[in-house]
Amino acid sequence: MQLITPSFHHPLHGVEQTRQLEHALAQTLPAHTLMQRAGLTVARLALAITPHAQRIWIACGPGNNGGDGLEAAWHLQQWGKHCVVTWLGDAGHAPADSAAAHQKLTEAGVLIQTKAPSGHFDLCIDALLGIGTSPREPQGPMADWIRLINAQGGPVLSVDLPSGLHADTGQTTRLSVQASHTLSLLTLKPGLFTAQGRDTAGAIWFDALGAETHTLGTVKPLARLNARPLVHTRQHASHKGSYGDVAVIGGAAGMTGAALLAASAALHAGAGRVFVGLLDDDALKVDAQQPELMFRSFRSLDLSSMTLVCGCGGGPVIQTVLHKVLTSQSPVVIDADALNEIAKDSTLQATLSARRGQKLATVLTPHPLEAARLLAISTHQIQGDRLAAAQAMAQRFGCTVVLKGSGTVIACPEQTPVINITGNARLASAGTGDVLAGMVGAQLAAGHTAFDAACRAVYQHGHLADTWSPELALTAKQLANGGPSCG
Ligand SMILES: NC(=O)C1=CN([C@@H]2O[C@H](COP(=O)(O)OP(=O)(O)OC[C@H]3O[C@@H](n4cnc5c(N)ncnc54)[C@H](O)[C@@H]3O)[C@@H](O)[C@H]2O)[C@H](O)CC1
Ligand SMILES: [K+]
Repeated sequence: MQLITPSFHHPLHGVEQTRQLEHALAQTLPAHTLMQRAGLTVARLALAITPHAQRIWIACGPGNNGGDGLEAAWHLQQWGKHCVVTWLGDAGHAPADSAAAHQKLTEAGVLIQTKAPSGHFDLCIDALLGIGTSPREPQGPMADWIRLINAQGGPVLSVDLPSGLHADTGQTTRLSVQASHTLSLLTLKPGLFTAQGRDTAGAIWFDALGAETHTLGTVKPLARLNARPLVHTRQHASHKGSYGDVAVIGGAAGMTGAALLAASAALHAGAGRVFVGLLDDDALKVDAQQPELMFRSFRSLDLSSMTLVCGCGGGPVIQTVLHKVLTSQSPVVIDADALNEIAKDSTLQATLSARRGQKLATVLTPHPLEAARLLAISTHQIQGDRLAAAQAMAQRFGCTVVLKGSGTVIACPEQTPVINITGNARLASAGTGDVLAGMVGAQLAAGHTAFDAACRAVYQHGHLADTWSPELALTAKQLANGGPSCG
């Protein structure tokens, strides 16, 4: 069993792949073994997170998730805990593993109730729904028990998934369990890490139930977790040209700040030189706070020799430069207003897609609303399946897509998509998206592929927010500068 941190590219398997693996593994083991292992590991984690808990409610659903709960109750009871077990199943119709667990618990003399319990519990174990959850809203006792678990206010350990959370998409039913800990079994599910998943699951733990890494590797995952990138030590004999040039193109009248944030971020993320091509002719010629930035008119920029970050604070006028940007042979990051203009213009969309045939690095960085415009669907549909939406955009435009939001998804044709778990809601403020675009630009300029550049920058952007001092406000400017300590 392990606590999940963003340190390893863990594979993430959806419902279908998890069932395939479960089936393959169960065939190599005596009957009920997997559920017995599941119950034991749940009981062990319960003990680890609440060592002094005496009164434990184990709320069990009608399927095998409930069976895991019954198995866990058996161990906790053996270890001297006062277990209150409630079950929504029916011994005559329960799945075989659950029926066996029910029988074992009954034989051990544990009362299995069908009514909601009363009183306070030191720990609730949520074994109501796992990967078999359907999108229908829980009703009757299931709904009552979910409300009661959430009202306890103490630790809640969810078995496999918080009940009501969809394993593949991270969508929840309106009523779902709010866990403080979730122990994912056999596989890690993508829904734990994106959309509602991160807010619902609490700390995420994983137990492979004895499946070897190579067994998990036999079924292609739906996604992987983003992991801390390797940082290369700079060679002594390097110079600014070794780290590439970035040009930020944006900053229409009244929106200079967005372009400056992206430029500043590119600079602090290690680009060799950073140019700013502002679209406002009356704009700054120098930024006295950041004299490293070089201001040029868009027309005078040599687009062929630098990485282009296009769209930050671009306004509708960005449309006038997009053809030139998209037909350049340089790596390109497309953000904000540039994405909105492309969404409106099928000719620009074709120009964007043509870059793939020329093997040119292109990264799109939409938030869900921009993504919805690009795919001409609703934001609700984008958020309903973020992995699928990011992949659809990547496929449609032939490039790397960074779909921002909780559990940012990075997708690219022919690559397993990646979900990032660094970052937090402190990033939900103006300008942080511009900073990310600049950071991706710096990684591209350093020579990384579009996909790697996106993964590295997204990780680092979130990591900065995670390590931010709690006493300090997180502003986009400081984020661009690399953190509070960097001024
Ligand atoms: N995958 C594994 O290797 C292992 C999984 N285990 C556990 O088993 C569950 C999956 O069990 P399954 O029986 O397939 O599904 P569930 O228990 O999650 O739910 C099915 C059950 O619930 C009813 N139901 C579904 N949605 C709703 C709803 N919205 N409202 C009310 N009721 C609903 C449905 O009708 C069924 O009756 C997995 O997650 C693991 O916890 C193994 O024990 C170990 C190996
Ligand atoms: K559960």
